[in-house]
Amino acid sequence: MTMSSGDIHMKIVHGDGGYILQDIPHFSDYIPSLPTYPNPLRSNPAYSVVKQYFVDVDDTVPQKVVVHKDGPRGVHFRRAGPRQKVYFKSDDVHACIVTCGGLCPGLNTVIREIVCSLSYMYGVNKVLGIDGGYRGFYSKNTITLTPKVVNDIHKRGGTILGTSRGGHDTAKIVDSIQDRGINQVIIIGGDGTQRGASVIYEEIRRRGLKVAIAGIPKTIDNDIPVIDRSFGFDTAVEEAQRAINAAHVEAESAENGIGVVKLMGRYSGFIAMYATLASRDVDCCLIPESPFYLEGKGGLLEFIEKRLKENGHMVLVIAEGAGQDLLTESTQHMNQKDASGNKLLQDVGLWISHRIKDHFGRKNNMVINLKYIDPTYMIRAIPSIASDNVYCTLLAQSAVHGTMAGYTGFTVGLVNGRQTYIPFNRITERQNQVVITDRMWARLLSSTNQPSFMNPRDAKVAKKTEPSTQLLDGNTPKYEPKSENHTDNHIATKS
Ligand SMILES: Nc1ncnc2c1ncn2[C@@H]1O[C@H](COP(=O)(O)OP(=O)(O)O)[C@@H](O)[C@H]1O
Ligand SMILES: O=P(O)(O)OC[C@H]1O[C@](O)(COP(=O)(O)O)[C@@H](O)[C@@H]1O
Ligand SMILES: [Mg+2]
Repeated sequence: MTMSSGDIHMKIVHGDGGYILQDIPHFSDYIPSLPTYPNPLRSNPAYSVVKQYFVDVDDTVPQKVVVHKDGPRGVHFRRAGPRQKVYFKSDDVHACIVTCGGLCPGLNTVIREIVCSLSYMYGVNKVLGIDGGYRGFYSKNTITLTPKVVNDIHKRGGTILGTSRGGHDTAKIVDSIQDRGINQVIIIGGDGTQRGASVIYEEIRRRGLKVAIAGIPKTIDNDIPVIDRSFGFDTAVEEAQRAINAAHVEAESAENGIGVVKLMGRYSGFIAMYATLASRDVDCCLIPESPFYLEGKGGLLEFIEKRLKENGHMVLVIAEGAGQDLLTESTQHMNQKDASGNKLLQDVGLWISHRIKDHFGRKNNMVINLKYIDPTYMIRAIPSIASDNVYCTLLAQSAVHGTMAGYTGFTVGLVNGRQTYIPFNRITERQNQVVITDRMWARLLSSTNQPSFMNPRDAKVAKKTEPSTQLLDGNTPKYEPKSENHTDNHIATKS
């Protein structure tokens, strides 16, 4: 193995057969001669009987599990889990938890399990909650968190800590961490939050502090790359079914009934795609990644008319970020941003409903009945379903094992079904999006039987610009052992 390159965010290790480890930072990278201690889990009756409970220092997880027989072993991440030695005495740990950005089902479960893991596994009793997102570090009192306080919070939606957008002031946040004597910071949030966590880590390191910074990715839109899926996503898809069912019932019960459902997804249409695939009642699904047009031959309005004539009703699911190019053409309020700097989107569901009504209003021979449902905040605010609860538990435990082991500057994440530690820069460098030239979108098109709304020229452009599925027949580059070049062809939609 050779350590060939790296910076303060990611240490790259090359091994045989084209093996690459994208490793995370550790205290020992910038603080010499730190003492270590035996992991208290050794004497924990629940875990001490588990064979090989501690993760081997050389265990790593491949980013891609499907590889060509002649292909390189590719990128790997450090496997998450408890280590033999820890870098903190239990009594010395002073941890804090913060939640930032929009709500997502499962936030309270993650908070609960961080507190319980620190307490029950590592004997840590000092855990603080930061009130109301990043700005809470310097503008609000903290909340004391104990297993008793968090006991039943997983049954509630939202976050007991509160959350916010904006307010990220790195110097003030790090001053507050330093002043309070906090030495483990677990930050739960989406792409913006993880960018914020990354700069906090940089500043902590610049000041030479023994403070571990760990992120837990939260994104209901599933727009964070590398990880299999984000917590709360399955809950959102499940809850979206209720809105789609309602739209279907309404549409079926009226003459020329049209049910329109807007689902979350600013830049990524995963919720809309999976909710559509799961429901089977949807006639057409529109997502930000797939352009569409309304008027004329092959357009959306023609398709709606066709479906109404065939079936007497139809259901349209639209992700909030779909068709924004069409909206901005017809409205003034462009370029407004929220406190975090995210572009504010206009209500595409309302817009498309008006456009459909206008279109059929001009046709004397076709009266339609359109009902528009926007379940966004109802979906976001519910508690997580059982599978997400288990997932949240594992993420929380992985984060705690990592910080106790002296790792820092990392995000935990599920990669190919395994818990891993991922360098911040890998998850903030780009967005996870539906690849419309991949199989999953093709499955959706064949299930709804909707047109792709793409002319062949657009399709060609999409094929060129989207990351392609690596293992299409005859498409895999041969592994050349000497080359250190690595291109990340991450497949957003795994087939
Ligand atoms: N590039 C950035 N650098 C530092 N902080 C950021 C950055 N982008 C967003 N943040 C902060 O992260 C928090 C959450 O960001 P936001 O985009 O609202 O939600 P999410 O994390 O869910 O994407 C906010 O407090 C915001 O100020
Ligand atoms: O109304 P808010 O709170 O700004 O949130 C709306 C946005 O939040 C989301 O649910 C998630 O966004 P984040 O991941 O950035 O928090 C988006 O789908 C939606 O556009
Ligand atoms: Mg975001």
